[in-house]
Amino acid sequence: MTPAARLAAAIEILDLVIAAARDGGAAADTIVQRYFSTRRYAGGGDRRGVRALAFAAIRSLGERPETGRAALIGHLRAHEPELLALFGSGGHAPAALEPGEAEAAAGLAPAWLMEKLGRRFGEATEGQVAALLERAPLDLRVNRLKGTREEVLPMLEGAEGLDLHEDALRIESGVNVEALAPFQDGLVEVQDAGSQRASAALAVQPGETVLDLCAGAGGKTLALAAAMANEGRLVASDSDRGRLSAMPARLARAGVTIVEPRLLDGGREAEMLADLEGACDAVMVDAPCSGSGTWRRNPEARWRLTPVRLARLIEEQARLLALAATMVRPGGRLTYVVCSLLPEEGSAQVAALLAARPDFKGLGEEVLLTPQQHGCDGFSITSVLRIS
Ligand SMILES: C[S@@+](CC[C@H](N)C(=O)[O-])C[C@H]1O[C@@H](n2cnc3c(N)ncnc32)[C@H](O)[C@@H]1O
Repeated sequence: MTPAARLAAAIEILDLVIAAARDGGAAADTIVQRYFSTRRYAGGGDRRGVRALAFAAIRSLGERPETGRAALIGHLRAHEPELLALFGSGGHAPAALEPGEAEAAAGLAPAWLMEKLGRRFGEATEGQVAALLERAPLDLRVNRLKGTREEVLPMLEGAEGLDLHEDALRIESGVNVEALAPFQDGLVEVQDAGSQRASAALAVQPGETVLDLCAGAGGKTLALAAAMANEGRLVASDSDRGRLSAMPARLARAGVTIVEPRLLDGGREAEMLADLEGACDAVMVDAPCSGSGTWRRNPEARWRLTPVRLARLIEEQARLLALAATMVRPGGRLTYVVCSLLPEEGSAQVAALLAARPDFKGLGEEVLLTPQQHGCDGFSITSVLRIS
């Protein structure tokens, strides 16, 4: 592909990303993969170049643009103006620029989200959001059931241990982890260091009865099982069949045998978890959220969120948190986690629980992790204790 043809391809991809963000469609990464799966003429360099261009545009524009063309023009104007000369250069180039043509404005995030984040971060907001839009590093968790970080570090070139958690290490991004022997042998899993820290907040012990209510494909479940030394009972539930079905292969690779995956019907969760009511030593609620802490990986997610979508998520989080509290035994713990930095999705939810359930008390303050301060995804982590 010529450089001009790459611009045209980036515009087509941006159009698809904008439509998907508006209509609740696929993630940008998936869109890029699908786009190239039907364009075999594009070589590896073309694919990487177009992807980088499209993602750079997504990162540099705060509000969801009207069109892919306006998005790319706005991005290039701010960051690579010399490429604008390729518009209208013939062949597969984008059409020539029109006088006064629409172009998207550079920015960090939609104004309504900047306002909410401003309530959390005050004068530090711009720096915090800018860090949320950088490229994410590649973190691994050492599976303590099979080895220690000291044993694994020499097996991975350039890997370094991280302070956030004793099992966390970082390797060069872009490495195909699944091809590495330590991954195939179940010695390491891909997991952001912040997510590892969130799993550790529940402080599970071997032999306990634990519920991971929103377990997804088992990222935190695996970390919990390792911390339990694969002893006890760990029920991993989720309402998404697709996500849950990815878990057994991961459990097998990690040598984890204590996990009971359980598919829940939305709305019938309490009934389907009745056997655990008041019986769990520890409950993890890794609630569905806006994902505002993971914009490094999915920068288009900030174009996807609307006040109505956020309100629905907040309602569902409150419902799941209240349900989870009914599963905790007197003396047991609950950790509520969201990969979001919006206050209403985090500590405000736990404050509401504590107001409604005087038999619970807070276990310390909310722990807030941010890319700027901790070098990991953004997380809000709050733990509570059932006192009676
Ligand atoms: C943040 S993700 C969980 C990620 C996972 N814990 C991990 O560490 O990889 C939130 C999960 O909540 C699940 N979820 C949404 N509604 C639910 C419900 N009513 N009951 C249980 N899980 C639900 C979603 O399917 C999603 O997998």
